[in-house]
Amino acid sequence: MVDLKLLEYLETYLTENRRQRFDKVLSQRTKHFTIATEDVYQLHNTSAVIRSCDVFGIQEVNIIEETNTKRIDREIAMGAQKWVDLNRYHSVKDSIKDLKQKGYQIVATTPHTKDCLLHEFDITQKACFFFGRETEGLSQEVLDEADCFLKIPMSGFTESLNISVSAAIILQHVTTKLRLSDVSWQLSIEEQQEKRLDWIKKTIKSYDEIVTCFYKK
Ligand SMILES: C[S@@+](CC[C@H](N)C(=O)[O-])C[C@H]1O[C@@H](n2cnc3c(N)ncnc32)[C@H](O)[C@@H]1O
Repeated sequence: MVDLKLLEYLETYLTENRRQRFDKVLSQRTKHFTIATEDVYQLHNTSAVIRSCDVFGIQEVNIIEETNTKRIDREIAMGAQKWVDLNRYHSVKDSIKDLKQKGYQIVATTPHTKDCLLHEFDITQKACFFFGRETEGLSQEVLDEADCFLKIPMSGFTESLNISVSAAIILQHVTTKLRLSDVSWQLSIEEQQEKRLDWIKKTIKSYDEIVTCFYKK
């Protein structure tokens, strides 16, 4: 639980602009949807996906690195990884088990199977959108475990979209629909307070000294 007195004290170190920005962004954050990338090997793709998650208000990003353990490209994510929570998994099995336990349906995004086209997607249930590798797409393991397959309709000669482009299209569509719906999608007050503290920690340079001072008072 967040110490609200400490939070209030730390807020005095923020500019009014920054405080208002935190309020605005937090009010748009959601855990109703999350995404998972499976062994994406081009760092700029993972980074661009993280950036889109921040932009569209997705608080949690799941990165599965069963065969790929490269670091996220900080420049391309434009620092977005600072504002979203990254959960890392070394196995597909663990990630799916964990996400299902958290109540997410597993949605395999794929250019092939049209179980469900993007405009028909039911946004009322919690969902984790899985995105696959640049060449192979999602593994058979994810496809076998998926609750549904989601496709962005395409009408050109090319057989698929780039992963980060598909993530942006899907997230823009589902989050817009979600915000217009009656679904309760925002972070709880406690989750917002925790995130606020985390963001303040990442923003204020001498955070540790300030906190020590606060508790000595
Ligand atoms: C470049 S594509 C992979 C293409 C791969 N040859 C395949 O068979 O899936 C990378 C990822 O972007 C997503 N993707 C690409 N086009 C899509 C579409 N039309 N609908 C849904 N997801 C798509 C999927 O997650 C896919 O695994």
